[in-house]
Amino acid sequence: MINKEKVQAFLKEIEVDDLVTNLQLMGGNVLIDMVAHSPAMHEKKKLEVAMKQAFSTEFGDEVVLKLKITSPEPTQIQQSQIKGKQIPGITNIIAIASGKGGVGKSTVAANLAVTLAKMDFKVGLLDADIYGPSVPTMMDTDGQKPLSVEIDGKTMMQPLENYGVKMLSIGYFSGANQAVVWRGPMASKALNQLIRDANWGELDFLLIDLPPGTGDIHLSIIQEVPVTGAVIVSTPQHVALADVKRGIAMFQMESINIPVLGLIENMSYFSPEELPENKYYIFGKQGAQYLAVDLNIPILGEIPLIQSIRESGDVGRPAALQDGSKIQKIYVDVAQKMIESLVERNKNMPPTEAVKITTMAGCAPKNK
Ligand SMILES: Nc1ncnc2c1ncn2[C@@H]1O[C@H](COP(=O)(O)OP(=O)(O)OP(=O)(O)O)[C@@H](O)[C@H]1O
Repeated sequence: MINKEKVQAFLKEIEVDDLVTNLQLMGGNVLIDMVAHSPAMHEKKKLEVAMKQAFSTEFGDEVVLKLKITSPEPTQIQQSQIKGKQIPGITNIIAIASGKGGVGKSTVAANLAVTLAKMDFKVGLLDADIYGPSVPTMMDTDGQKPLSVEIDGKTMMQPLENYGVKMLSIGYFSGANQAVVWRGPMASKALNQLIRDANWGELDFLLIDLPPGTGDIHLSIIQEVPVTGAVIVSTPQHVALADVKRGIAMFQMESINIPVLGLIENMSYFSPEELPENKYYIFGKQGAQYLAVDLNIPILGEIPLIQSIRESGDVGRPAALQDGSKIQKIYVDVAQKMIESLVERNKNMPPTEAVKITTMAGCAPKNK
């Protein structure tokens, strides 16, 4: 039998309890008043759809949900607009984005993270790909759960750590199995918690593996997190390039204005294991690189399509960890170019903590 406690517990489980201002039960009717995260019409609509879906999945026909969703007060909006507010200890936040799914964005993020860690930077990796979190698998932390720690009287999440990289992913939490529709409106709130309520400690770089595409979720994430710069991943293929343009335009929107540090062309050519010098341009030659020149964006490197990259991703040990390998060398070059681009970007900024990395740019990886 439905009762108020059950509904309250469910609201907590789906992490909307703090949006609820009033909850009443009348027979089978559940009356809920809520405040949306943003006054935008589509945000309210999304919240409504997600709530209805969640309630019907949980309680079936047992209840009739009567929702009233209002806009936040201006003061509440200001509190959630925290763009630019530095996160103590985190020097550079880099968003890894792609215009399109499946281009290898998560693979690039994982390899870049381990490469930077080998170069002796302090690195964090946040898997914000709510549609298909892959960091747990790619970094061999599947099934693990971040612990809670008490820091200055506040309970915080302790990121997991592997290969010298600290990481958090929605995939580590049980809510990850909730319906995808549900995750949309909650995404930026949940991710904000993963960034701000976690004990990251001192980080030179926090890489954020964004979901593929350029939707509302991206906008809310990048508006709420003080991103230093974005790195775009694309294949050389024509269809992917149109999406890349959209992705870049998103970061360059006036209200967003996040510098694009450069473009990484993934799956640039295929090289068979037994003939590593042979290059087959199966997705077209240098398509992403021409686009980067056109758009006046630095090219950070081209990464071949190699079987061992896929295999090492699947077994949770990024290929760039293979000492002395071609792929490791490529990733070191990419990391150095990204740092150069970041240094260039920081020159145009007021002196901040971010400038510190100029002293470390170009250093070689260590054998760990
Ligand atoms: N350079 C590469 N060589 C071989 N396989 C690759 C390469 N880059 C990525 N892959 C493989 O392609 C698949 C998709 O990669 P990945 O999951 O990183 O893409 P994504 O862009 O993050 O996808 P999503 O749309 O899920 O976010 C994975 O199986 C990965 O191992």
